[in-house]
Amino acid sequence: MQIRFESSPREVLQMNTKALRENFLLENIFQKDQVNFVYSHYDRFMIGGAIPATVTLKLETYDALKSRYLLERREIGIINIGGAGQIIADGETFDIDKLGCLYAGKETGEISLSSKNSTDPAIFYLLSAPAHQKYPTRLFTKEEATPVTIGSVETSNHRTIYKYIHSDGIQSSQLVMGLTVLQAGSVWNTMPAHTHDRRMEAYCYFDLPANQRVLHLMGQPFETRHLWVANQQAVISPPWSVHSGCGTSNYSFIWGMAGENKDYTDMDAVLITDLK
Ligand SMILES: O=C[C@H](O)[C@@H](O)CC(=O)C(=O)O
Ligand SMILES: [Zn+2]
Repeated sequence: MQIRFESSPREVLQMNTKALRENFLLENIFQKDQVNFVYSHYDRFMIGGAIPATVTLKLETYDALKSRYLLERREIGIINIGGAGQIIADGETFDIDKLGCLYAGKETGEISLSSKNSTDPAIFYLLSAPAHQKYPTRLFTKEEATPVTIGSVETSNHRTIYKYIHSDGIQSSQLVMGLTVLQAGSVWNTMPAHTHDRRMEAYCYFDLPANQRVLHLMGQPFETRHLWVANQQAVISPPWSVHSGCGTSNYSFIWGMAGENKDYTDMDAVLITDLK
């Protein structure tokens, strides 16, 4: 498992493109028949991917965690961005279609991931945070995630937000997770932008054509930087950073957070005219 340390705003000021990408972009978490995690020191968040194409994949612990099993002291949220899949959590079987989300709480022992069809495998995006309390394992379809449509065609940010794990949805210790789908013709996410110094965040872009890219904005609002991001790549957003993007086409992305609270609306808005 790759470990990513934290960077301060002062360090980020000095970074060139390569350093920004090495610290904040996750280019290769989705690999056929593998589970891959990156461990971020921001809120000890683990960001991973798993594609069980021809084999069933089990979630295992890592030496860096010094735990007997992955969720001994952690919780996990799993969203499927691929074909029909199945998750077995401590003997309970969950069918999980595209954009379905399974939450598994602290002390869930065995989790295995598989696909219904190896030619159209499930693609599981995984987010895990430390947990100090057990919450029940729960599945949400995207319809259960109370979709809310915001933005407009005029400002190229017309999009639907699905909230799965948060204070008014699936209960968790600290994990917050959901996804946003941009309507055709809309390209801007999270504009107007915001920060929430109380929570770090990770974005995973998907349903972006292979020959298109998202220009992801990061940094303090008055000192922004950018990352060019391809389909099925993820970005780590420090708590002090904006996280917003503009695509060369429309796309979707999964957002996930950990930190002080699970209140999705706890955001410090940034005026568009204040961005530098
Ligand atoms: O803290 C919340 C996250 O940044 C996202 O939910 C924002 C988002 O999906 C959007 O505006 O499109
Ligand atoms: Zn945010």
